[in-house]
Amino acid sequence: MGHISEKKFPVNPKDYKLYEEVGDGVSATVYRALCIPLNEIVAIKVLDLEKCNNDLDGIRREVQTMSMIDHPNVLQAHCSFSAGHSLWVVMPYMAGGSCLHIMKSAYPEGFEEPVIAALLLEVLKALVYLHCHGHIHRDVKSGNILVDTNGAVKLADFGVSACMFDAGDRQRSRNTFVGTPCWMAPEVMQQLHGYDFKADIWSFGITALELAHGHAPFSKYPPMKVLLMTLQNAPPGLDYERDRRFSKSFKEMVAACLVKDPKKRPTSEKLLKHSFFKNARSNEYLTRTILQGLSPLGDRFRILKEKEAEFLVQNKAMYGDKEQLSQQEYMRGISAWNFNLEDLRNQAALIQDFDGVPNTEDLDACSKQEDRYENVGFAPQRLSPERINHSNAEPLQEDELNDLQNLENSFASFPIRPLQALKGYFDVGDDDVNASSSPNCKDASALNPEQQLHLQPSPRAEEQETKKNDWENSEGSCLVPKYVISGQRRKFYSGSLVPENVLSSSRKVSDNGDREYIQSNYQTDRNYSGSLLYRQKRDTNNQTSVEDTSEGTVVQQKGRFKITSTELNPMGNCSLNPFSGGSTSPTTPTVSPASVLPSLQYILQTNTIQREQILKLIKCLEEPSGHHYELADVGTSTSVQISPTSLRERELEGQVVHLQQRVGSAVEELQRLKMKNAQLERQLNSYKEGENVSKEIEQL
Ligand SMILES: Nc1ncnc2c1ncn2[C@@H]1O[C@H](COP(=O)(O)OP(=O)(O)OP(=O)(O)O)[C@@H](O)[C@H]1O
Repeated sequence: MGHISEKKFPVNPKDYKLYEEVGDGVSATVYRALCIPLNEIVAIKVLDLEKCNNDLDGIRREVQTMSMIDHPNVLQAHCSFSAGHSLWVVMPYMAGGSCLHIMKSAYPEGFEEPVIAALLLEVLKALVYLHCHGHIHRDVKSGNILVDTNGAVKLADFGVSACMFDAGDRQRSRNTFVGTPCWMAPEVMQQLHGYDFKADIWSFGITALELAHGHAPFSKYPPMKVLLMTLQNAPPGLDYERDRRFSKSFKEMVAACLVKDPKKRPTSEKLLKHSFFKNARSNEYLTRTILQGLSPLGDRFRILKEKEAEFLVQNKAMYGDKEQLSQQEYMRGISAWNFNLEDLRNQAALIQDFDGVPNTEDLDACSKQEDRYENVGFAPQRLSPERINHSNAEPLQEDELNDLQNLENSFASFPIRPLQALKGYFDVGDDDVNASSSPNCKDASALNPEQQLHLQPSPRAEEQETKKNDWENSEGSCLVPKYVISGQRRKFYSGSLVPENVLSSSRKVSDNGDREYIQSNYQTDRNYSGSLLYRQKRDTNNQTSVEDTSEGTVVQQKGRFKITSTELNPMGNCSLNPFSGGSTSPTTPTVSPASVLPSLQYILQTNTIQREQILKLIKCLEEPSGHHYELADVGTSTSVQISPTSLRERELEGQVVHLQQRVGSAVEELQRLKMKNAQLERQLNSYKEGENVSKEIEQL
């Protein structure tokens, strides 16, 4: 295989002597090695092809590309060849190791600004080169910034990771969502319109934060949470208080990179002109500072591995498996957290039935983010004590499900259309996309007061975004949303007679306060009828529903399927509408009896289902707490005999009363519909008779 190096590196494993391990990744181990014929120390990355789950030719092609790249700041491959089930990539040995490893060994709190500037300048030069040549690195992070004994800085891992873990179709066919979440740009997570080299600029900004703090933002969280936080939170950045030691210029540079809208991020070339890099020090400065006194790379790596093992043992009791996994992978500087999409799909499918489950955002994350929000003008929803208790008490599984739901919701505040990104991953249908995207800013007045509160424009956030790019105003158009929905949005499952707060708790509370899931009951019992939705819509002062689309209001949504109001009314624009007060006259010339039939049958069926639903709901209300609620007459007044012994009971009592009121109004509605139904049945019969008559006439 071709390579640019003047020396001819042999392509036979026998010509190399492997020494100690100096690094490892998700599917590769890197060794210091001797190239025997050339008597030269090299690094050999041994990729386990079975773990790679990819075709050899594909990897080879990418490695070849890697070997053809020729820039002092990009780590070039000398050559590569297969050996048994592995692929060996021979590279120059970077004795200083990666910046991640240097930090872990000697600078756990991060580097000083001059060091960061020197490192980042070199990385940026590599990016300018790569981007000019049409390449996206896709994995910029401190673990891939290598330093040699002379302080030379090279960006590593180019091409190979892009090929193996991030190659469009192949990625999809592998059914995994791979990357390094902490460094991953929001648009890469979304995968809506694909992504370009601006994704590297985001990762570059994250890397800057990593070098400044010793870790990337959100690095302690499991992948799902990282995705959620990246999409939902304000972009991370340097904090005015905590990061007082850093210059304004550094802060501005980071802020410029970490803009959610890729169009507003500077190009690498433009970034190179930023004042932050003006006085960056030389390679020699790096040798004097960060490499001074470091033990050999192999020893450092071994010690790190030992620490990692120790950490895992110590924290086993404290953290869940997920947390451990992310910590472990972060410590190892691993690029790829593999998401099992089948699992995610299953979770997503479950979530379709988790209407209104309260957000259980990580409190720690919330509190940590507060300072940042202060600075950027975002106002995160504060958790009520009740929600705090929930998040502490609930099992991890629900937390994750909430995360996934939050993830869906979080797309609402994203500049581009939400949820499309998850289409490929979570099997999200267009309907989900529409449902989630539509309320964004279409009609703020149609939202409830709480939502309206969160729909206030965030002038400080806007100001921040604008300020970030003062020096970089020639970039594309602004797509930053004017409104930021920071609160929890719910999917609109219309027509359900089950009150929202029953569904939202989705659990019953036993006398001792334990929560048990009764979600499955509700899953099967839920009513997705359209007619009541129509009423709900009408009741909101005839305002245009936030769910309105040109195709009709989405009134029923489950999984991939939706039913719009247009579909609910098979008559389409027909004037027959039992609830609108429009003409229902069978003599209307546009209405043929045959076309009315399905509509009427549908209404009939819906009413039956609704009646059953109410009965089940009443049962549910009676069962959970063991209290005897006397639902003497749900249609009129209700007497509740509860002796409140605890706060919780009182709270539940309030909920029950509320539920009963809703049941009461639902029953009223049912009565009303029954009457309508009877009326329609009469009409139906007359149509049928009419039809029979016309048939008889035809036969005659
Ligand atoms: N040429 C080299 N010289 C010295 N150390 C190296 C060299 N190449 C890689 N390493 C070390 O090995 C680690 C893993 O290498 P690399 O990132 O290429 O593997 P990977 O499997 O692609 O990992 P990742 O999960 O980051 O994609 C690096 O973080 C670095 O510490």
